[in-house]
Amino acid sequence: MSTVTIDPLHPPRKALSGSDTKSFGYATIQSRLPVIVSKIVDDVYRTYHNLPDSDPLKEQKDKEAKQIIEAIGGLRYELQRDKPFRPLQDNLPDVGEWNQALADYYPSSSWFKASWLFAECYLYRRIKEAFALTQYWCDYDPFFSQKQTVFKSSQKAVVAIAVRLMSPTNKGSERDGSQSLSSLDILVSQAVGTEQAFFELVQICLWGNATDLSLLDNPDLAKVEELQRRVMMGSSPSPSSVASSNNSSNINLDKQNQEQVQNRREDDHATSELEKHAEKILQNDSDLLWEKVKTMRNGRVDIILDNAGFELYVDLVFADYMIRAGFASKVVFHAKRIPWFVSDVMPFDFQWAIDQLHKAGETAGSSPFFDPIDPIEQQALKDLGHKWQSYVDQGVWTVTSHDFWTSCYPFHHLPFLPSAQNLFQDMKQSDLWIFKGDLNYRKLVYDCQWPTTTPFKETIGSLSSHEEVPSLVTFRTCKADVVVGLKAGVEEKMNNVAKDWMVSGEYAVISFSNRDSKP
Ligand SMILES: O=P(O)(O)OC[C@H]1O[C@](O)(CO)[C@@H](O)[C@@H]1O
Repeated sequence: MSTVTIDPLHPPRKALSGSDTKSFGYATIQSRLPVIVSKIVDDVYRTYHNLPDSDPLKEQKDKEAKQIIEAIGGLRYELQRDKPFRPLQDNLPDVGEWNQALADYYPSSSWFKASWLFAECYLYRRIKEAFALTQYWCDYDPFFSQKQTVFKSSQKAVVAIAVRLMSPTNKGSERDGSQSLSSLDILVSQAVGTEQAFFELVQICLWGNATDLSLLDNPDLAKVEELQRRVMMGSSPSPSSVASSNNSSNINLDKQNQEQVQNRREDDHATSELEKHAEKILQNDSDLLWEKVKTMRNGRVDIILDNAGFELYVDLVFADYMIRAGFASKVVFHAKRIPWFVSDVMPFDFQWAIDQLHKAGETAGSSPFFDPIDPIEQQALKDLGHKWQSYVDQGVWTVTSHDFWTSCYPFHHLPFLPSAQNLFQDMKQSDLWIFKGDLNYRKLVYDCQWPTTTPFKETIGSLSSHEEVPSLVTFRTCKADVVVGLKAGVEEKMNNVAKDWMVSGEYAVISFSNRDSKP
């Protein structure tokens, strides 16, 4: 195995950095990160003010909350005045590696001088330090309330997808007591349907990334709903594309015909929206991905997650499809060990999301989280929640977290970094790695100034050549000024279409690196 010098200071091309005042990194460090940090102060302040007087530890918690607020305020001051980085002072397991990287690569650097990637990762690790230095707030997620808000505002899309996936369109006959099959089950049982479902679910999974909090400075819930309406328009085929193949159940035919007409109308609209959406995918390797996936049987898929809430929900929809279609019999979800980039998934968020689906089904009329929904919608959410919980209980789905994902290191180093060896030894058993979102993309391509026409496989370094790295794909909506794999002329064309095409989240890439099937 070749050894690679581990040096985030010298990426293959000039690193993106806040030192370039025209860069998105500069704009992010200058104006967006201080807002994100300030909202943490607000959240902690609100939380400790709401602590009940009956809490026997209220005094200690109040004292520590003030300590956190002071530390976060100091962090914002350092950020805004480009103060030098300082070593971390907590005692988390990764503190040694972080401080070694600081000493080795950025001994006298600062927020606007270091690489954007290092500065931004260091910021979130410093946020964690402020909580880790306390006794009663050490496991507190200052972003959880925002994650909940955006997920709650996603209700329409969450429910619509559940109903379309789970609506029993083929009642088993009472006599043989067969279970009703959900439309997704029926869909994946038909080869064509599987391919059709694959391409549509890939798009749902891709666009679910558009609604992340680090981009939405103030989660404008109307904007979240609009973004998700677009995702919905790429939703999986409605029951009508399946119902027509079913024996008619005892539903009133008129009602069924009306539904089919309505679904077909929605389908046509969805298809045209889907086509419109597809044009916004500037590099689309989903065909190549399908060539790989369709050969998989009972394989293992690793999904390196991005945002909680709606994006996680559509990741689970995609993972469910991979299981039902028989392509995979195991999915490993990689979450973050600490609060990260505002809305990234932690293990708690993963189980919490599945639990909300149960609750929607268990509480008649309304659920503690979602607004009141009708019995059909409740049943669809409940069925989905039960199905997903059964995957977790059976070990078909496992969620894990490793410090590597919240380190400063780009992913080229995954096979070589000593502290990531246990992670890599496990992940190399996978048949397909799926990286979700913008930050994972930036770490895949080393967050540096590649020409946009550079082939994706060239930009991921060892991950496209290392013999033990499987095929991988990235589903990414563009939110940073590094994009690779584009055909000649696309960048120039996009510069005339929308000046902010690289960072708006409006455009996306699906980039695939195929590896020969493993021996
Ligand atoms: O949640 P995602 O898709 O990884 O997006 C996070 C991205 O948002 C930003 O914070 C701002 O674009 C980037 O720094 C980061 O890569």
